[in-house]
Amino acid sequence: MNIAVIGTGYVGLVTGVCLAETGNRVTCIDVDEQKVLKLRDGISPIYEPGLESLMIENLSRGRLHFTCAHEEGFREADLIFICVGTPQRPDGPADLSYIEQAARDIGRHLVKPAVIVVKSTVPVGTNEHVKAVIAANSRHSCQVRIVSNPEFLREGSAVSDTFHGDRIVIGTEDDEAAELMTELYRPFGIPVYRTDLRSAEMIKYASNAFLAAKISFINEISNVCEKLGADVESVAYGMGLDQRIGPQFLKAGIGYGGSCFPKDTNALVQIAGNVHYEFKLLKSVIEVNRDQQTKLVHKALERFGSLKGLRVALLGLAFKPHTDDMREAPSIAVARLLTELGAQVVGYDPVAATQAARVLPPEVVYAADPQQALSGSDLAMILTEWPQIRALEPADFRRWMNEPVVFDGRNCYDPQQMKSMNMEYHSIGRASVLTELSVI
Ligand SMILES: NC(=O)c1ccc[n+]([C@@H]2O[C@H](COP(=O)([O-])OP(=O)(O)OC[C@H]3O[C@@H](n4cnc5c(N)ncnc54)[C@H](O)[C@@H]3O)[C@@H](O)[C@H]2O)c1
Ligand SMILES: O=c1ccn([C@@H]2O[C@H](COP(=O)(O)OP(=O)(O)O[C@H]3O[C@H](CO)[C@@H](O)[C@H](O)[C@H]3O)[C@@H](O)[C@H]2O)c(=O)[nH]1
Repeated sequence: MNIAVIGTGYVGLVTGVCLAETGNRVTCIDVDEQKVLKLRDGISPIYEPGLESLMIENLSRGRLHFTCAHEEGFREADLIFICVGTPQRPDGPADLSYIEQAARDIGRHLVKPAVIVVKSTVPVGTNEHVKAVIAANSRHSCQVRIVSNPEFLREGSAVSDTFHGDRIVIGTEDDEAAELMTELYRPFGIPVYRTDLRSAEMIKYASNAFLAAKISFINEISNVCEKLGADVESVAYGMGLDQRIGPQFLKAGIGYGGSCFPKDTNALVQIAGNVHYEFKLLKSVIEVNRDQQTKLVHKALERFGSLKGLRVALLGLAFKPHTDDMREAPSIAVARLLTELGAQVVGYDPVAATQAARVLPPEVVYAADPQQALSGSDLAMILTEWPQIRALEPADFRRWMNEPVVFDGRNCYDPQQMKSMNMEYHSIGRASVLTELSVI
């Protein structure tokens, strides 16, 4: 099939590349000229395992093209994917200005009938609005069918998630469009679930809100565990054995960040509020997460009394491993608070340091490796569980730091092992006296 993809961010680029890989002819369109030039040269503007090599392969096969010209992308397109951003507006709801613009672009430049597929995460009712905006701006009155096809990929494993996802959701009232989508996704071998437009839009928000709720729930449990001497890792494991609960998204830590959970939970509170429904549970999920992000700083304050003049090593800055995305990373709140409290902050991240320097306070300095970050530090905070950080031996902290005081926001170490090595180790909700986790 001939496909156009509007937006070459995490979702657009991964979608475009993967659809080219399954044999389609794909043209990716972006308004950012610099990005398009890089992409044409086979350089991925984002760090995403496996993406760049797949992109280069499909560029050289001639199945993948990049352009800034919408009309060029739409000329032959059977399907047009909208993958532009829907960031959070300062007052909470999703900013739909990029969606509106993409719809106007389609209206102005479409010269043949096409199926419009909205992959961006959008509030319920937006797909219908997109169709109306296209029609209002249409120069050639082409027939347009509309499909909501929410995206469920995770950053850091986006390519693998696209090929091995749990489900593909298609929301449309149009049978022909549904058939075309089913055909397009057949090579992926992933179950396709068809529903109506509005339900598909809601599935995306409900899924992200539910996963965020699981995280805030286990973080609340970890806070109670700390007070009672129970071990949250053991509790999460025991809970996860119940198939109705499942083991995933029960990892206690310093809360969720990223480009999706924070904005989508806020947007859903707003979407419900617009129809006069107060989503109390979700409001609490958001509040718990906000408090959890700076939990390590409060633990350190309790331990040291004051952090003024202390050198703090932040290990891991991206919101999760295997990405350089800094959007809503907990490291932002942590670094801001530490700087306000007069600490000297030194950050290390295997790939996100350049992005981090754009959003962290200007006082933060950056280390090339964990040793440089830890050398001469008074305390360390583990914020992202990168393999390079997990690989540090307890003895490394002892060797390089002034005093080995470690605040672990991702529970990377065994508290007993740390204790046996005379390390001062503060975890999230782990008990200091533990029996090994095991199913007997
Ligand atoms: N990032 C993720 O992991 C993820 C996963 C699932 C769903 N989503 C959703 O997918 C959507 C896109 O997210 P993202 O992270 O890929 O966004 P992004 O901000 O990384 O990329 C958006 C791209 O669209 C381009 N763009 C904007 N308006 C345009 C226009 N009119 N024509 C052409 N290009 C245009 C921008 O220049 C940018 O390159 C959002 O709604 C998001 O919530 C994101
Ligand atoms: O048990 C867990 C799992 C995750 N996290 C944190 O939650 C955040 C989000 O992680 P993850 O979901 O793996 O990454 P995202 O790339 O943000 O993916 C989410 O957001 C995407 C955008 O909507 C969706 O497509 C995905 O399905 C959804 O998992 C990160 O800060 C993680 O550290 C935890 O604290 N504990």
